[in-house]
Amino acid sequence: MSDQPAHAPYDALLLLSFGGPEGPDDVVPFLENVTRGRGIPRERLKEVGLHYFLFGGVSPINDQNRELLRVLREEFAAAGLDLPVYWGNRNWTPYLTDTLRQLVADGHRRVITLATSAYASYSGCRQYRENLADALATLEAEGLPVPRIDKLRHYFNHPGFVRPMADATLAALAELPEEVRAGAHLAFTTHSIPTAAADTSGPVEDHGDGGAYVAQHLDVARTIAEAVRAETGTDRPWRLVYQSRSGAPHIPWLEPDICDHLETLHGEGVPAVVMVPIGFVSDHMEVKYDLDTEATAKAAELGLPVARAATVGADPRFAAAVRELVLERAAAERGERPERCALGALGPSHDLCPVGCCPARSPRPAAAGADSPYA
Ligand SMILES: CC1=C(CCC(=O)O)c2cc3nc(cc4[nH]c(cc5[nH]c(cc1n2)c(C)c5CCC(=O)O)c(CCC(=O)O)c4C)C(CCC(=O)O)=C3C
Ligand SMILES: [Fe+2]
Repeated sequence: MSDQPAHAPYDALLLLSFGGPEGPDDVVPFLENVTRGRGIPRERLKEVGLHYFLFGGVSPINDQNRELLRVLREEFAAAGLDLPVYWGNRNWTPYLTDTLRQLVADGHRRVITLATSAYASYSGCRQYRENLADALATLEAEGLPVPRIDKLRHYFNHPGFVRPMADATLAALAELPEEVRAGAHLAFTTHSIPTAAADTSGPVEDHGDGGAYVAQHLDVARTIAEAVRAETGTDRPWRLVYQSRSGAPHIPWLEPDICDHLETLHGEGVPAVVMVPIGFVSDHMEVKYDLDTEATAKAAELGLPVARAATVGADPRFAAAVRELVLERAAAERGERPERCALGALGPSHDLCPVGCCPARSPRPAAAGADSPYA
């Protein structure tokens, strides 16, 4: 036995998330944090504010993260790993910068990050890295130690992420009335983003035609559809569709929208649909409002039976996957060649986002990538 722990060189895990309001008074300041400098129409902001108010001003994302923290700590403890887990958000308390101040005060200097976003894209990856760089710049300006921060590879195709979603799809199918179940289609949904952002997502060689963002989602959708076929013996038609579009109407975003898709399927005589939110790690407001409220109301209006598959959330298989990913990356950082699990056709994603990966409209420093000023 070596005297180094299996997670060396890392001394802390950072759960990095989006953040969300915890009550009605938080909603407007939260939305201001999210949209600062993003050019989102006022009308859209009012509309999204209403989604939060409908749920008492409370985003589901915070409780989901508290639960994930709990299972991650249990998972590490059960594996005999003494790796402290911290939680910081980009847009609401506990803020990332405050968390990093605490983390360095506790003596940690080498951090591995789990972002609650599984796929490549500016919004789902580089923006998290930009916020890490901003937080590190603040610590540096305050004369505090600046920890070295890495980010886990994209885990969209890790079995610990995909298998719970495949099981959730089967469970949602079972919720449909029996007489429509056999003919049900699968609608895999993810966050729409501007087509220009999709086309430049991932490493430069993946750019064009939806980029890594669309390719990664299609790969997951195909893997789940295949798992469902293997389990049920029925080959179901499926499609990747989008939700939660924002931005100005004249800017093209990924389509079709889930609501339009439900209408199309209904028009074609499809008897039922299972909505599978593969783009969301847990029950975010996009799931609770855009799918469970809006799309479900649309389906009811059409008379189309729908069911929504559960998100991965704090599934123990996901917690185990995070442990594996941390140990995998730790081994790679020590110069070893660890085994890297991945389902589907794309293979394991890169450890380090290369230069030019998911570029911003106006370039800003980003940590935890090949272009990090804090390597
Ligand atoms: C790809 C993607 C993910 C998935 C990856 C990931 O999880 O990170 C994601 C997650 C989330 N997005 C969230 C909330 C919001 N996103 C907004 C705006 C935007 N999102 C975008 C993309 C994404 N967003 C984009 C291209 C915009 C337009 C503005 C811009 O270019 O920046 C706005 C402003 C209002 C609006 O325009 O809708 C809000 C309030 C929450 C919290 C939800 C909760 O409270 O449970 C979560 C998890
Ligand atoms: Fe968003």
